[in-house]
Amino acid sequence: MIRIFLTGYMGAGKTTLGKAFAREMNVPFIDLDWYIEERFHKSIRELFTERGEASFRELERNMLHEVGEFEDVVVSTGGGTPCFFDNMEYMNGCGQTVFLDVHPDILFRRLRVAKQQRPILQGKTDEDLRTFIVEALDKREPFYSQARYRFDAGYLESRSQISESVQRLRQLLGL
Ligand SMILES: Nc1ncnc2c1ncn2[C@@H]1O[C@H](COP(=O)(O)OP(=O)(O)O)[C@@H](O)[C@H]1O
Ligand SMILES: O=C(O)C1=C[C@@H](OP(=O)(O)O)[C@@H](O)[C@H](O)C1
Ligand SMILES: [Mg+2]
Repeated sequence: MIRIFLTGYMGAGKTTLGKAFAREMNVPFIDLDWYIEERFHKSIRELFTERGEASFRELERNMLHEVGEFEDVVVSTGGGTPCFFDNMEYMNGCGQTVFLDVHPDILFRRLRVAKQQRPILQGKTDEDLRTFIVEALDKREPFYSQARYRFDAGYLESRSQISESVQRLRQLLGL
């Protein structure tokens, strides 16, 4: 039985790598954000605005517990998932956890062009964004570092880099 949770900051590649990895392993892929959006018929952005972050984190935990019961699954969590409640402990208890570790410069480059969908990054200038990423990583590192495995996900910019990363992740997990 394969149950893998990919964790890491926004833009680390959880969705991109998770999807490709699940395809390679021939198991279903679940992106926790997409799962929540489907369940509530709302975008993550709308849920944040309408309910506020605290309430979003509660439903995120509930949905994590739901997908954590699935057998044979690759789950891409949201960037904040490991940092609330006992979510990290929960994931470590029921599956393999991987921290996608990516240098802040690379995260900045990726998120600059992909910040619209991410409520936490709304309205930030480039300078604000850079500082915000560095500070957030600092705060979140104690949670991310509880993952069983650490994986360098700095190479996801092309199809060939993605498939090379998939193979590297496979090796890391011994699969
Ligand atoms: N099809 C793709 N081709 C090349 N690069 C991509 C592709 N998809 C995503 N990326 C890169 O990977 C980054 C990580 O995105 P994403 O997987 O959404 O991260 P996360 O789910 O961790 O927030 C993107 O911002 C982009 O730079
Ligand atoms: O880092 C965070 O707190 C968040 C990350 C997002 O997921 P991605 O990491 O997939 O962008 C999404 O869950 C929400 O916008 C909050
Ligand atoms: Mg994602």
